[in-house]
Amino acid sequence: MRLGTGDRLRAAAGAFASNGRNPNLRRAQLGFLGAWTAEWAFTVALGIVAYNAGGALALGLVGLLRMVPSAILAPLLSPFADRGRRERVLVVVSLLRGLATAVAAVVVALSGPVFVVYALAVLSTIAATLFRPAHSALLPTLCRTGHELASANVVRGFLDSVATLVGPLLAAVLLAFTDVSVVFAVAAAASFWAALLLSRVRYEAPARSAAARPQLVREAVEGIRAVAGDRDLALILLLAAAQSITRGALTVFSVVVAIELLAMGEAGAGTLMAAVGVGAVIGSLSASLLVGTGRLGAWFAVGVALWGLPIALMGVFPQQAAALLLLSLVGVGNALIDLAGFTLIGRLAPDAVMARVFGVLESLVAVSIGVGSVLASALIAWIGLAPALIAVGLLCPVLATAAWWRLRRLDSTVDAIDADVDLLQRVPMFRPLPLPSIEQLARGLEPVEVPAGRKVFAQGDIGDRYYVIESGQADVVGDGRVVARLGAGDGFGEIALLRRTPRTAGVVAHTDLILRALEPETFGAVVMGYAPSARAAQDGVDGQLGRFSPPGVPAHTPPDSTA
Ligand SMILES: Nc1ncnc2c1ncn2[C@@H]1O[C@@H]2COP(=O)(O)O[C@H]2[C@H]1O
Repeated sequence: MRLGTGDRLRAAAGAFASNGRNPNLRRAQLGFLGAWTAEWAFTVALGIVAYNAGGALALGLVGLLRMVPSAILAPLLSPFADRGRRERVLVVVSLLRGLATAVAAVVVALSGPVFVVYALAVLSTIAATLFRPAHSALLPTLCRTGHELASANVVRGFLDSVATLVGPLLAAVLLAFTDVSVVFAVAAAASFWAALLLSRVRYEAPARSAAARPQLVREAVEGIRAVAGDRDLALILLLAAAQSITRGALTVFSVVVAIELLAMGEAGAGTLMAAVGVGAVIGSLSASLLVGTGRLGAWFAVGVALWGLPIALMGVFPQQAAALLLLSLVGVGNALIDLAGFTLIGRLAPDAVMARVFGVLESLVAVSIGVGSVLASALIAWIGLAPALIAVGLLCPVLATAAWWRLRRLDSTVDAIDADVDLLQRVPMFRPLPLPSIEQLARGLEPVEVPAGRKVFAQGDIGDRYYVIESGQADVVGDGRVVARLGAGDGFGEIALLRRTPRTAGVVAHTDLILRALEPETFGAVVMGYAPSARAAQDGVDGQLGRFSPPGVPAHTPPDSTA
């Protein structure tokens, strides 16, 4: 379906409105804004402390000190966020960061030892490492449809860009009037605010197993296996790594290009990176126009290509205006990746390992950024600046082109799952399910065709599947009479599975039927594993048995049958 511009704008506004209306998404998103504004303000303040204590060298070392724990600990700690409730991990993380930052404020205010501030920074970074993976894995649980998840990622991408601009700006304003300790104090307050908001996220979580004894390494390996075992997920992470290598390289390029190629002076490096920031804000607003199009794989490829192509072109056209324009395109690419990448991973990774998969991504990104900056320095020394820009800049577009067809195929898979999710959502007991659970059902659907007049099953048969009607009509026949006629979007066959009785009625095709069938294990685990859908299922069964129940089947659900 093609959308007109007016429809697109309405859909884009709808993305923000729907996040605002859903109280859980609103809290989760504002929590992200608080945490990320705190992170940026903290980074600026820490940079100043380090620079004052030991110059550029200390600045670099502190950067490294913060990057290394992220790379190592993200996959190792993310299993925590796959157990139990993910928002609790976010609350603990935000409290820890708030506390570490508040103590740093006091230490700086009292002119305490600088290494204590560094230690607090490392502690805070270790906690922060868990924030994005846990948040990325929380969002799908708060959504009901793929469209809602895409909207949530658009909004989060936008808030991410806003925090990247507002955090440092806030720090700059505070520094102009007060001192570093106040910046730390404000960053601490933003972290505590995030903790407060996230502690108020309330929803019924799908059942997740919590191992009696934590086995972090083994659980972390399961996250890596989930990526390695799914070629689409692996491809997306590989492209994200390429983008991060380019991002790392850009931190070096921005300085050298500003000073040597464009003669903009040291401040020029800031101006160039600000162009990326402006592009990212504009890009994330425009990305909201894409929410309804369902071509996330294609947009992901475009986003990845846009991360590199403008950098290569900067090597060909070394002019200031061109560079600013080109770098703003990099920001647009970044917004596309935020929308498409996070949504696709959220839809491909199984819920049970979702935070760990995002943890693997976090670590890959951290390592790749490091590799990228070293690579850029080495290439500049080896082949010169312009050729280095072209070489690094071509990495992303070349990989994105190579991946194009596979990503397009992924789009048709996601489209098919969307259609199945739509069908399943017409059945009342599936309606409350969060996106990852209903997708699990959608993936288990098998097509079954029954010609008009033929039985799907007979009364008294053993129940072996649950069915949803995709098209056609069916009669429910109990003790020889038609007790109900079902049509597209209706489901049947749940009573035998949920009550463990023989089929309470027969079902006959009134017209040619196209059905989608579910195995009892998948059906039972998903529907009964989530309290609101289990309740809806029991209510539905009670209602049907109230209208017709064969002898020997109690008309009401025994109170302990959901246990
Ligand atoms: N009164 C009714 N109205 C609609 N559907 C029914 C009614 N009674 C039974 N069914 C459906 O017919 C199915 C027959 O197999 P089950 O008993 O497994 O599950 C039953 C319900 O899904």
